[in-house]
Amino acid sequence: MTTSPPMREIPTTELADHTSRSSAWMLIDGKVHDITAFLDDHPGGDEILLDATARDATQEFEDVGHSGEARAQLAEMVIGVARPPTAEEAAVAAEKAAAAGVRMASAEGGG
Ligand code: HEM
Repeated sequence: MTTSPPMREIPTTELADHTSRSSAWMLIDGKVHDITAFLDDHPGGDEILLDATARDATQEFEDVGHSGEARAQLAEMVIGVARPPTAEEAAVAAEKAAAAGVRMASAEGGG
């Protein structure tokens, strides 16, 4: 019998920190995948992948009708299972988003 190490539980709020070429995570089927190294190899292009980070991309992945090979590739990129954030994690994420909003507003000369 084989044993695999328990998968890391990743709060969904962490997805927001991994939406760029330097670190891209994708949530599909309740699992979080590190797709950073795969961006350049995706037959459908990298933009479509980056656009689908930070949210549940299950439906988009299924809608394309990806092959078994695509699914096998996906399985190799799993880094953990998604879980809802704790109240504290949600509060920290909300604060960060608000701060980013303020920065954006001042960059636009508004506020
Ligand atoms: C990490 C997740 C993904 C993997 C491993 C993956 C893998 C692949 C592979 C291997 C193909 C070639 C056709 C096939 O074998 O099915 C493909 C095609 C494609 N994928 Fe993905 N894909 C992923 C996520 C996505 C997502 C989230 C979208 C859309 C939002 C997407 C859109 C497409 C499109 C539009 C094509 C067709 C490209 C063409 O034939 O012109 N893929 N993908």
